[in-house]
Amino acid sequence: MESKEHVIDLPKRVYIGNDVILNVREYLTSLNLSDPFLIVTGPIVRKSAASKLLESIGDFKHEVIEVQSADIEEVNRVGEFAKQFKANTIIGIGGGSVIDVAKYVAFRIDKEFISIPTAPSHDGITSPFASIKGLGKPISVKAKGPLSIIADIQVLSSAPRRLINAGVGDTLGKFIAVRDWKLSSKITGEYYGDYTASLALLSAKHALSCTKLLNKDIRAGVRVLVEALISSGVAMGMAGSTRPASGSEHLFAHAIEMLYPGKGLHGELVAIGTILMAYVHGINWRKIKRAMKRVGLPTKAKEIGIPDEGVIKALTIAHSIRPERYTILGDRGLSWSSAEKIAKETGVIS
Ligand SMILES: NC(=O)C1=CN([C@@H]2O[C@H](COP(=O)(O)OP(=O)(O)OC[C@H]3O[C@@H](n4cnc5c(N)ncnc54)[C@H](OP(=O)(O)O)[C@@H]3O)[C@@H](O)[C@H]2O)C=CC1
Ligand SMILES: O=C(CO)COP(=O)(O)O
Ligand SMILES: [Zn+2]
Repeated sequence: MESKEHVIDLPKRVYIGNDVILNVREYLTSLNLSDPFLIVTGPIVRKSAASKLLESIGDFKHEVIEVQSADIEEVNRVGEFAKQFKANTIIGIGGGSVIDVAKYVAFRIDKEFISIPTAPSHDGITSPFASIKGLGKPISVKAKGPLSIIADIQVLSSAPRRLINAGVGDTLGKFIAVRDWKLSSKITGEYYGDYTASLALLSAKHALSCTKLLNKDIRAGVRVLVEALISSGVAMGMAGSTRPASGSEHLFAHAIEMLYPGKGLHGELVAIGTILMAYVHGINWRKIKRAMKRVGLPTKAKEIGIPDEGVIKALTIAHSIRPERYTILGDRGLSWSSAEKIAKETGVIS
């Protein structure tokens, strides 16, 4: 029988360390990339990290474009600009939204993509997927994986603590995602990649240990966190889907994003989803909650402006967001009363 081709997208080179952003010109040259470069960034990052990048790029032909959010209108605008400018390479420098727009534009116009994260807030740093609003569903779609990642620890550790914590939250979610995947393989017969799942699980373990380190030594903690985020992205690249990194905890986060757009960072919502789904899976949710409190991640929905009823509603609709991906929520999802019980017992609502 002919086996279907499986393509694994992995970055060619990862540059990680203090002040690596100052060497970008040298890295681009060694990757055999030629100008023009289109630098995609956001309004805050443009004034800080992106200006360091521009110093390094020097006289390479380039243009800078700012994006406000990760939606399809922004993708179209940046894509048009990239075509007119005849960009050879797209460089995304910023948080998750900017990186997603840059990698999705690179995918659509088939150009190389370089990922320069300025906040360790999400595992889209490495993944060949992008979350773009306006494509119908709040879940990620196929995009261009980065040829290279340039992770400047000095830049990443000076990101606001809330963004750093969000990265811990996104990564803790893998404790659930891999369990949902394994469960699905037993119930639906879906392929389960042991190695890929182990890699995602390892990221979650590192995120857990990093909750102690971050309070003692921010740079050392961020370094561990960034490595965990990168490996989780590698797991997605190997699986060819976000399966190892996104299960029922992400479905809860997506449901909240749909009901309350703009409330809470992605990683904060995933972290709360992780407490709830750890309870449903029967694993030690208290340990996860303690770790979240240690770094200052919100553990109650009210802390990020979500009413108690909103949490219950999100729990009851989460299963319907991606029905093709089986999770502990099953095909029917949670009833209102069981959702309320779970949210109350875990202290997510009062
Ligand atoms: N593709 C994938 O596989 C994944 C994608 N995601 C997606 O990523 C997004 C979440 O990313 P997240 O980073 O949490 O949030 P956003 O990118 O939406 O926002 C981050 C904010 O922090 C600012 N910022 C970034 N770096 C710094 C810094 N060093 N100092 C000060 N401010 C900074 C940004 O500034 P500015 O205004 O300049 O942009 C922006 O305002 C979601 O859309 C989520 O769906 C999440 C996980 C995986
Ligand atoms: O956020 C992600 C992984 O952390 C991507 O997940 P989704 O595929 O559910 O959007
Ligand atoms: Zn995520």
